[in-house]
Amino acid sequence: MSEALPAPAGLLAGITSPDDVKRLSQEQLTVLAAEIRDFLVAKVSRTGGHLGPNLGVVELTLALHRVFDSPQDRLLFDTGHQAYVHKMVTGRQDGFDLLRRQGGLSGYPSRAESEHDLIENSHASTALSYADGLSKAFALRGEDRHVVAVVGDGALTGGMCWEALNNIAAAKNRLVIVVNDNGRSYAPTIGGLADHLSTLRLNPGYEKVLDLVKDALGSTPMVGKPVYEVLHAVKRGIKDAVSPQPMFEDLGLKYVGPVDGHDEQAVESALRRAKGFHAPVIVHVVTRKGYGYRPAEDDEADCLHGPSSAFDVETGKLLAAPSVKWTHVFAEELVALADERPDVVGITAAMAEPTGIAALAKKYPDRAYDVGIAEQHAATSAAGLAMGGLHPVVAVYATFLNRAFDQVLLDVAMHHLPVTFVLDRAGVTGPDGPSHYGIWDMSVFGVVPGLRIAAPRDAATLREELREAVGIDDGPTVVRFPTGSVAADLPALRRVGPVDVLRTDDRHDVLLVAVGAFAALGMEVAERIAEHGYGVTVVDPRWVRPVPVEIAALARSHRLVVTLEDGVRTGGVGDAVAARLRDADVSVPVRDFGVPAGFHPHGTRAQVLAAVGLTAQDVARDVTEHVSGLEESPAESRSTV
Ligand SMILES: Cc1ncc(C[n+]2csc(CCOP(=O)(O)OP(=O)(O)O)c2C)c(N)n1
Ligand SMILES: CC(=O)[C@@H](O)[C@H](O)COP(=O)(O)O
Ligand SMILES: [Mg+2]
Repeated sequence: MSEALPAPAGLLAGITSPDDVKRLSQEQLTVLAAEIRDFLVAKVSRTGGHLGPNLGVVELTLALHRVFDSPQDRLLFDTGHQAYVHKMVTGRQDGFDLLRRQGGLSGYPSRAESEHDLIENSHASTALSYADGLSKAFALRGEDRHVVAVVGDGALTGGMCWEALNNIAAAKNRLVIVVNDNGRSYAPTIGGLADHLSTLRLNPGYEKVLDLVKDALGSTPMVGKPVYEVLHAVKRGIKDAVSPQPMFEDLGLKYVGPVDGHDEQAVESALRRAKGFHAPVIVHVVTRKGYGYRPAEDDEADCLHGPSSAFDVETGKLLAAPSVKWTHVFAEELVALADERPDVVGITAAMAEPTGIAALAKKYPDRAYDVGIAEQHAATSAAGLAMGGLHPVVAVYATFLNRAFDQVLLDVAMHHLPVTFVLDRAGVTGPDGPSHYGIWDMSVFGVVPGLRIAAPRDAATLREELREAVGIDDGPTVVRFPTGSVAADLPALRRVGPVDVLRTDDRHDVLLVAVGAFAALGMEVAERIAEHGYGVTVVDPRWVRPVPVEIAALARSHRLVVTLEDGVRTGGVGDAVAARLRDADVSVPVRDFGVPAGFHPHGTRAQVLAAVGLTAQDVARDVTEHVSGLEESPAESRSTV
């Protein structure tokens, strides 16, 4: 671990609580904002993290903590990736040297870290629903506490937000909704709502005039400044008047804005006005993602939304050598498939670059759809595309498909529709913590009738299984692979049905069923067990749900079956293998290794897997102890594989 950076200097060092922020003058706030940006760049450039979003909410966060009294008043952050400044002003500056690292600061709000934090889930579009419930609770309990929800323009494209707004408007409770409108999710935010928000953003022409006035007055000693302050207030008022907000007001929501989100005084003024409304009110704050750090502002892809590791401060470029990622292999094969199959189309939920759909969009812009942060809609829209004769490939992070279970089950599978869900970041991811781990898919979607799940072990099998999936037209398929660099090719010795045999041993003691990228782990476990004199056959089912019948046949000739999966044990592939053996009257014991169902703290992927016992050493030790305790079965009963 590199040595910690020196403690923050200047004003920032003196900020240990929101009260310290409340005491500052406007001039000091301007200085503090600059120090906070320097701090964010310095720290996140060493750890990785959500730099762009947090650079964009510096003034907003300072204003929030000056106007409201956290934790008496509750500040909620949608997705929560933009809560670093909130953490800095609530006594956690020291934790940033270990941001997103095992035992260190979470990259999202954390109740274990602070009483100022509430929502720990990193899934978007939830904050308004929490806020609806919380404001109702305060009202019912007669508690004089404000609820403030900060929601991004991207998160607003998620359906839950509109379900919440519908209820918030009906409940008419006091509630401040801050729309942090930077015009982006990763890429520019899509859709009718985004277009509407963009019409509300500060009119450059109007703003230009005011900037001219500001400059002119600024150079006029004495009288200039007070006059500008008046103009500033007028500007705020005029904007409110000249841009009435039918959409929000028709919903029964007051609207204040748009406000220049980097003008702390303007934001503070708007928040104080909103605080005074005894009804739901939207404060539309216009910010820039990456504001104040040129490499982020100039990054067209996503304004340095979330550098995954350390980067060069001068350029914003990752320091780690580029490697071939699972995503790259998927993107390349998807485009190749689209070349061959005009019915193949792609869907992303506001993550075209991170999931690889951008590659398809670049070559076939009319065959790639960005639906916004709307995974449920993505699944059912895909069902519609399939009903229309196409084969949609829906590419999302595994964890984000959880929320579309009903759509996959009843809108897609019940209609036996040819939709392929490509789940990137499947398994334990690491730095983003438990709400990002893609560990539920093989259990949750494994129960969907007619749905088939493939788990490739390397680039070659990813290409092969993606093609097989897109070739299946009588029901949905899932292809799931982990985060990071693609695993080294692991060739098969032979194939038994869909099952690849990766390692054989004449002693037939253990059949090790390794799922997807865990094949490499399986091979290492096998070598360790073999050192204790037991023979291990390693197989990769490739298609893991339903479990191929060949697994039962292979198991019959062994004394123990071991399963290894980068997913939860509960209802996982291990359970399904045991059921498959029962159905085939194969009475060989099964020991299943997977992620215990739980919310495992963040760290690197390797650290989190080690923490739950998924290392070659731990698994080999357990299996060796177990197989040594089994009765010897007559060798002749074990056929060759
Ligand atoms: C359900 C869900 N889908 C996708 C993501 C991945 N994701 C994290 S942040 C983000 C963009 C959020 O945009 P916005 O709400 O505008 O916040 P900003 O980063 O612009 O501040 C996305 C798509 C997520 N966290 N949750
Ligand atoms: C906040 C969020 O959901 C994403 O930004 C996520 O952090 C990206 O993860 P990767 O770094 O694995 O793309
Ligand atoms: Mg945004």
